[in-house]
Amino acid sequence: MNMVWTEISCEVPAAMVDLLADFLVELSGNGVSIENLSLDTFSLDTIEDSPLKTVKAYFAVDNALEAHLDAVGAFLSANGPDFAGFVFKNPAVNAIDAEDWANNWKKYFKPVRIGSRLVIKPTWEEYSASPGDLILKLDPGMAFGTGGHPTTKMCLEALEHIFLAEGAFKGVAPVAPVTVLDVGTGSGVLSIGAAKLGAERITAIDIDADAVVVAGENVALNECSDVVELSTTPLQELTGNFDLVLANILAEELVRLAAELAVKVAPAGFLVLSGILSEKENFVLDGFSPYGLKLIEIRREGEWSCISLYLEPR
Ligand SMILES: C[S@@+](CC[C@H](N)C(=O)[O-])C[C@H]1O[C@@H](n2cnc3c(N)ncnc32)[C@H](O)[C@@H]1O
Repeated sequence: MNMVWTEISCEVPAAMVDLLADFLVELSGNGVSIENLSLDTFSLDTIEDSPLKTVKAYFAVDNALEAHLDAVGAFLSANGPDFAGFVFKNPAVNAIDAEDWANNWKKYFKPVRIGSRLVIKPTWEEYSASPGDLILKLDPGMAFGTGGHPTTKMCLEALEHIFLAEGAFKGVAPVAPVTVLDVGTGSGVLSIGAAKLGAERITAIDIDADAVVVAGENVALNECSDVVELSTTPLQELTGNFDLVLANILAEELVRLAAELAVKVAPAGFLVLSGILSEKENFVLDGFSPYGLKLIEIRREGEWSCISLYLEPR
């Protein structure tokens, strides 16, 4: 599995670089990179001596990430004013998958079969489909969701079971979902999977506008634009309920959004929660326990868990 990383970058006066770099090395346990601010900002004659530098540090995406980001912000606020030319800017956050993502990730992204019928095919790879295959063409760009990550893969497997009413879901889901809500769509992979499996109306949201653009391209590539509606609309602003709600975001965020997610599940509907480190399973189950959903399955792969809940019809 590729480790998922986030790059946190800060712009600071050159004189502050050492102090900040030491702090970031200590906090992240990894090295940092130091660059002159981009050519967009400074003319060529001044780039050598650019008064501002960008310091980039790399953090594993885990439950500590938000606290790390807060700590970097607090460090900048506390120390920045001691340096001439410092202007507080929130650190920029960029998702990267594997340390060498920028150059190498495409060579690790090959067609992958998930469950019995879904196959994720990178746009640049050839694949000859077998009868019954449902092909998801994908170019995730910098958005999360190649399908190879266990959190995505387990969601797709759960989706397949729900739509095809196999295994644990047999008898629970006599009717396949028609409407789907995909919270944190990333590359759009889960929405496209749901569309291929037969969903008729899919609402896909992400807080990251860039992800929504990438997802839109992938949705178009898979000819499901008439089925998938993408936006950055916050979950709280969506109305109505859905036969299936999918959310592959981290445990803390799932629990923070528990009430909003639960209320979006229609009677006889499913809620599939992923992005959960296995040690956080109970934390998530407890967070959702007030909402009357029944636990029907927990999938586990590596350090990750994917929880499927069901709302009994009234
Ligand atoms: C781990 S990725 C999942 C991508 C894709 N759904 C998959 O399963 O591979 C999580 C995505 O959720 C988005 N996200 C995080 N918190 C969110 C929230 N509260 N509302 C909507 N999107 C959110 C992130 O921007 C990111 O694109």
